[in-house]
Amino acid sequence: MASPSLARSHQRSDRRIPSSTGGGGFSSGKKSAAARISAAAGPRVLIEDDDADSGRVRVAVRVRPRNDEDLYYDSELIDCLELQPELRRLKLRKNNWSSESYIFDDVFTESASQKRVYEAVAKPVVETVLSGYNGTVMAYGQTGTGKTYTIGSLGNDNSSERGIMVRALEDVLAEISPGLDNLSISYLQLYLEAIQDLLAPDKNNIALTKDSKSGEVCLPGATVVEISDIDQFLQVLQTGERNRHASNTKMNARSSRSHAILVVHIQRSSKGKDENEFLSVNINNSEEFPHMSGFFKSKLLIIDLAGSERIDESGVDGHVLEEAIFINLSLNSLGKCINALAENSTHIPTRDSKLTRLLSDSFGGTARTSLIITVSPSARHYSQTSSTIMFGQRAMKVVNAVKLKEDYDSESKYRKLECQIDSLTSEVEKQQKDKLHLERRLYEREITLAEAENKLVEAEKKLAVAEEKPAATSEVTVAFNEMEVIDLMRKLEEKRSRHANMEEQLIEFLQNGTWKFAEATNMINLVIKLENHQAAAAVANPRTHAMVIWFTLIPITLLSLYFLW
Ligand SMILES: Nc1ncnc2c1ncn2[C@@H]1O[C@H](COP(=O)(O)OP(=O)(O)OP(=O)(O)O)[C@@H](O)[C@H]1O
Repeated sequence: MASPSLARSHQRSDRRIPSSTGGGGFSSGKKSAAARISAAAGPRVLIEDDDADSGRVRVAVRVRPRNDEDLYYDSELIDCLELQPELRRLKLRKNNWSSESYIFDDVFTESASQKRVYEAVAKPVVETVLSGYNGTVMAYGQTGTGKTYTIGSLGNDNSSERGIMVRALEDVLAEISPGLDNLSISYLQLYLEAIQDLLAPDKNNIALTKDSKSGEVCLPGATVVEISDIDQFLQVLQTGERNRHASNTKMNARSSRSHAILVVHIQRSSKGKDENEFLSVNINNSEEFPHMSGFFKSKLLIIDLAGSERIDESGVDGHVLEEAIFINLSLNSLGKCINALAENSTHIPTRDSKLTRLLSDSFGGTARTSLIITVSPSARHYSQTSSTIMFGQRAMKVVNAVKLKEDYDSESKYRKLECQIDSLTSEVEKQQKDKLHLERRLYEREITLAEAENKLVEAEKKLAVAEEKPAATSEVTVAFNEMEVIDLMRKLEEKRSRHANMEEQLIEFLQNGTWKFAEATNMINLVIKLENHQAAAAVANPRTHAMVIWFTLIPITLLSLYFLW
């Protein structure tokens, strides 16, 4: 039961609020700031709750309703308890002039419902167990004060009577994903210092071992039953209840003679997340979500302790007396461990009993623990009620080093990591291919750009040259003119053949002595046109000019000859 957080637990202050009337009670430890405020400020009590989320053991107190005996024997006595649930305060009255006040995490009156008790005491633990932590919910108190009612009531006739075990399983079943997650239970009793299997009574001395790696307490021989719905769980629980040792004592018609231990095993995978999403969460946030990197297992212990009893009061003898002695011994050793933890002792006597070995993770270990202490309102039981309250007060000082349980299914985690590596490798290869392709395209673009730049430079040079030289001498103009010249030459050739015809006609005319004036007019117009072309060609190209002159001379010469002749 050595706790890494013992230093913190040692610094915790006593939650006892000194009564204005003085008195003794649990006197070790320092007064808290809250206690000082409450003493000075009258009825308003500030509850020290700075460590609400720490690993401190949470303790609630519940008062059982008066039973027939209480009403019969105590009719003349005033109650020994005064409850102020809104202040989470309980006053223990020793007599008319002396009382002591104690602060708890919750104070439940006789009328508190099972639902309310579950929600305040057990539900927060169940929720943390579903998130991957180990948790313990336990009831401690005098015999006949309502531990079994609070923890183990099946509520067969009235579901509102269901106790913490059934409600916790209802919540777990509602939260887990069938097929993906796994829920199983073991149900045992610690009877006369032997651990017996309530689901297989033949197994009557189950070994209690400790995992060498995690330090976690294990019961490897216990029957494990998979649970799929609440009706099945109720049946299993009923089977277990039938096998539990109970006796009729003066204090309780059906007094539990053993500590009952329900072990709820939860195995969850990635909280029902989509696999890919889960992997990415795992890659990116492995520190933030360590419990999400595979399957995780967590464990919830729900314990209904046998009741502490004064042998003289319970009036037991024979075998039942022997049972009572064993019960008291184990509860005493639990009390000693709690005291040692609360006082930051270097030695925690865990090995004194099987109960303290079994609870070594719940007090001073890594589990989140919630304790409900049950008390009787009757003044006849003042001394037992007082000792129960002291036990609860000391337990409140114990701070566990609550730790996320990372009991992964290593094989599945390994497979998932391999998948991640494969997927990352193929992603890297794809990115390398894409990179090569992009580099090639970039290279081609660079070449094209260089070529375009060269062309542009040349074009700019040509433009500069063209701007400097006259248009007629520029190459572009020359090319244009050459085409024009060819066209003109073709036209001149046509004219030449027509002139040849004309020559023939002229000769014929001259020979025939016939003068055709119209033909002559045509001839003159043609000469004028040719002269115009000659002028244009002369401007365009000297070569053209020469040719034009040459072809012009023929008709002019012919005309001249004609007129001269
Ligand atoms: N809060 C309650 N409301 C109604 N009935 C209660 C309540 N607490 C206890 N009882 C009744 O008181 C009787 C004794 O309760 P129970 O058997 O749960 O006590 P116990 O602490 O488990 O005793 P033991 O240690 O001897 O087993 C039962 O009949 C139970 O139904």
